[in-house]
Amino acid sequence: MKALKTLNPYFWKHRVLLFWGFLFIILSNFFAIYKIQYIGQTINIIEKNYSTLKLSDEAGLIENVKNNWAYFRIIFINSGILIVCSLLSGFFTFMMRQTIIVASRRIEYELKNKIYTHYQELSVTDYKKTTIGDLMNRLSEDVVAIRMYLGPGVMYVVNLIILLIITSVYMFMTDVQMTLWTLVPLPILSFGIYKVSDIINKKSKVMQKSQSGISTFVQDSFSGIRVVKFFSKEKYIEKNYGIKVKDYQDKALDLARTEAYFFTIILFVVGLLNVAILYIGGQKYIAGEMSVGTIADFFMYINMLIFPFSMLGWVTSVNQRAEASMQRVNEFMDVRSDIINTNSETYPINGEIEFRNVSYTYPNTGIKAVDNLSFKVDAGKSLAIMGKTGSGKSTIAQLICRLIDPDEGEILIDGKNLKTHNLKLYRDQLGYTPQESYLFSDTIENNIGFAIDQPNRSLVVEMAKKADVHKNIEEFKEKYETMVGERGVMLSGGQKQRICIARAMIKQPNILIFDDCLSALDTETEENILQNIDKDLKTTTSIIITHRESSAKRADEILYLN
Ligand SMILES: Nc1ncnc2c1ncn2[C@@H]1O[C@H](COP(=O)(O)OP(=O)(O)OP(=O)(O)O)[C@@H](O)[C@H]1O
Repeated sequence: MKALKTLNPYFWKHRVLLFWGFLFIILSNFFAIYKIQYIGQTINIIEKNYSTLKLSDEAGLIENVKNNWAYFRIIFINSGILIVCSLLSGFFTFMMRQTIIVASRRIEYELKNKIYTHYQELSVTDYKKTTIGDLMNRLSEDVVAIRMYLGPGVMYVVNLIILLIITSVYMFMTDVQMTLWTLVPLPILSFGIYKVSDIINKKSKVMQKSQSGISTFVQDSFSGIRVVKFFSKEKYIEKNYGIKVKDYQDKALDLARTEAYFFTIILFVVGLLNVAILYIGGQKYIAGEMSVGTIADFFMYINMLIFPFSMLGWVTSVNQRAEASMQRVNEFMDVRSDIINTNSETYPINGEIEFRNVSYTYPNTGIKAVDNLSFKVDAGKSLAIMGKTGSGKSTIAQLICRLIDPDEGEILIDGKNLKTHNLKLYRDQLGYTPQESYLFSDTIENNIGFAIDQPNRSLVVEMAKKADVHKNIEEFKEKYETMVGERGVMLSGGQKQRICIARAMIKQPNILIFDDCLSALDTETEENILQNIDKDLKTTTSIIITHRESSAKRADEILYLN
């Protein structure tokens, strides 16, 4: 349980809530157990009274009952105690959940935020080391597994310990031999439940994997629905879907079969214990060593212990899962981003860019995308980068944005190594339109305004006009409020590219990078955009990555890559 120690500071932070929770556990158990002795006592009184009444004649019996006020009084008081104790026990159980489970939910919230903040700090290269599914799992499944340890895990263990202590005291005070006989099988019950829970956990994981396989398949086939229809592959997709669903059904049934053992084991042990109490208690009753009430007490004590002991087995398996999940989360939290900002000063960025013998090799593939490259662009000037596919153009754009750092050589911005610049300040001055246009599932207005903190409609419209997409947007029914992406309108490649250009332009940056973002446009539209932003380009350092001679020619200089 080494990894779970990471959670100690969280426990400490919520210590007040947890303290109350533990106190409520003690109180709820105390009242639940305290009442039991009154049940036994009441049974004994009833039994005694009944046996004395049996001796009287028929007429005297009614008279006897009528006059037996002491008998009724005690039954009445005991019933009152039972009701009050049950209410108090229920109330404190409610409070126990309100404190411990609430604390666990709060810790879950803090943990999720911490993991998410860490995601944001990672560099692009760090993201490449893992899959999106894996990242999502850490935020969802792993955190849920950890919460199960924080909430129910802790609650049931503390509950059992306290219950066991209080119950054992009462049981030992009542009858030592019977206590030993009834308590011994309970750890065996825990072990049985632990084994079954462990198998259930493993099978659930297999089932979840099969389920996420279906989700990925469905998502993939719907995203590529045009391709599916074009190639008339509906039947093929349907068949593969059927195979996946059948696999899921088999796994789900397998899990259901194992889950059935859970309560079977509990009921079997309950049955065994009841027989033991009945046998030993019966013998003692015959020998006159034990009353009927005491036997009834034992039935209740044992029934109270069954559930927490079963939960102990379940909790052990839950904690093992939480430990594995915590390990995965910790491994991820230990990853330190290689892009670190060490500067917090505020100063102007003019936009002079210089590459000095820069090389970059992608660590995951070992491909040397940039090899000993040197060039310089003065502030306010433009550079077009051309070259065959895979020659490293986009890599240069990423290097300028400091999404990745060079392995060799240095990048100077205004004569100062990019690594020593204030990254936040630098990126605020940067307008970047990536090769792959990515839009969020949001309105067109929000997508364009995304780059700045307080966008307003007139600025958004101005940028859309510059990017030559305003007319298209006006044609949509909801204009700038039109949703794009999965649940919105499907935009053409060229429309997407132009919205991305507007998004980059809205920052009114000092350095502008267009990574092949005019490729989906016809030459007329391309020309329009370049003319619209001509004034901006005069004061902005611009890097235009392109395959078109016509675009490149507008730049002050052209860099050809092999
Ligand atoms: N994330 C990555 N991980 C590993 N290798 C990469 C990665 N991105 C690019 N590469 C490799 O680096 C080389 C340069 O890629 P880059 O995208 O910079 O080329 P490009 O000149 O922009 O190509 P294109 O004109 O086709 O867009 C290619 O061989 C590519 O396979």
